[in-house]
Amino acid sequence: MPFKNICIFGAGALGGAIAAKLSSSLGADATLSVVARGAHLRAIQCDGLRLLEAGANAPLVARVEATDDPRELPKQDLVITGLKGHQLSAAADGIGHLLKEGTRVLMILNGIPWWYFHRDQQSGHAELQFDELDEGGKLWHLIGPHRVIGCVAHQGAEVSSPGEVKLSNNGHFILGEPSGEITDDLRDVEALFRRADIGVKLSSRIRDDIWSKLMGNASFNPISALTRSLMSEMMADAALSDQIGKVMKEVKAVGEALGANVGMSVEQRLEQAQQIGPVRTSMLQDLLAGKSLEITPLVGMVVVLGRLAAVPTPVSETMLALVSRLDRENCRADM
Ligand SMILES: NC(=O)C1=CN([C@@H]2O[C@H](COP(=O)(O)OP(=O)(O)OC[C@H]3O[C@@H](n4cnc5c(N)ncnc54)[C@H](OP(=O)(O)O)[C@@H]3O)[C@@H](O)[C@H]2O)C=CC1
Ligand SMILES: CC(C)(CO)C(=O)C(=O)O
Repeated sequence: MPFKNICIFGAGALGGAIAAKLSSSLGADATLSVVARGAHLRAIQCDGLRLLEAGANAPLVARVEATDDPRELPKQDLVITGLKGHQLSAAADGIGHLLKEGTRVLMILNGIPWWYFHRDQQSGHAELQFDELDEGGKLWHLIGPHRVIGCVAHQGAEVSSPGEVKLSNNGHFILGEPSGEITDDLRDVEALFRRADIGVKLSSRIRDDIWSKLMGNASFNPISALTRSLMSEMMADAALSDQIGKVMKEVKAVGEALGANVGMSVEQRLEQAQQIGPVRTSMLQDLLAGKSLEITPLVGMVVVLGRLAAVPTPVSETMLALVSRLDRENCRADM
């Protein structure tokens, strides 16, 4: 059944971009709402959600129903989360309020998601859960991995000012069921995105896409935060891109040891990164905004899963120690 009531929970950079685009394409029989907070929420409520697409001069302005209290909203057919991985557990109760039988939850996430091993037939670890990603199993129990549609974002975006999101490229989102099936729900989301001019691809092996993307995020994101560098600055620095390549090699080895087919070589992934240009990674954006960093799904889990698969990850361990320290200092500076 096509989705009629849609809520974007965490309408930040990517969630905000999707909300703005969907709002201009949904029919009169559909509803769209967003859950946001703070100054960003107030700006959306007063002036609308503004989206500046790559290369556009004028923003698309979307008037959307916005709240910080999901209990004010009705049950939804589709919830799209745009939260960072480390913000999900705290939002689990709120997301839970929006769910009814059959609600699907599309989770835009970098790194290893909490549901990774649900219906996984590649690794020999089906249904394994990690407290590091899902404290006390809250997400598993309140949302349930059976509702999840996996999503890998090849789209750069930033909240440029309260109420405003800026896209850095014309990217796309890869969507896949944990089971690998190409279901009617997946096709319905694909149609929804296409109508809204959002780039989309379907995958029957979403874990492969997760690992290919993670080769970049486990390396670019912590190094960009540690050195306060743009993507283009890191790629132009031979010593940094050498370290990036070493992390990529570890990530690929861990993914493959867990049964993923990480099609891309380190050289190809580095080449892809060259094309991204003068972009601040999402981790650097958070560092500069004094927010806590999304470390566990992107860096910590490479180390954890490396141990599970008996693959050494010494460079990722160093990244983890350094960026965790940076995060603690950054949060302390905010107090
Ligand atoms: N930005 C990018 O270019 C890319 C991001 N990604 C990945 O996509 C995911 C989303 O990232 P991104 O779009 O950058 O995230 P953002 O940080 O821009 O957006 C998250 C939003 O959710 C809000 N939020 C957090 N918790 C709650 C809550 N309980 N109630 C209401 N609002 C809440 C945050 O508010 P607050 O700011 O107050 O915390 C923020 O506005 C991440 O996993 C990221 O790694 C992937 C590819 C590129
Ligand atoms: C590195 C980048 C920009 C690639 O899209 C990204 O995924 C992020 O900022 O988290």
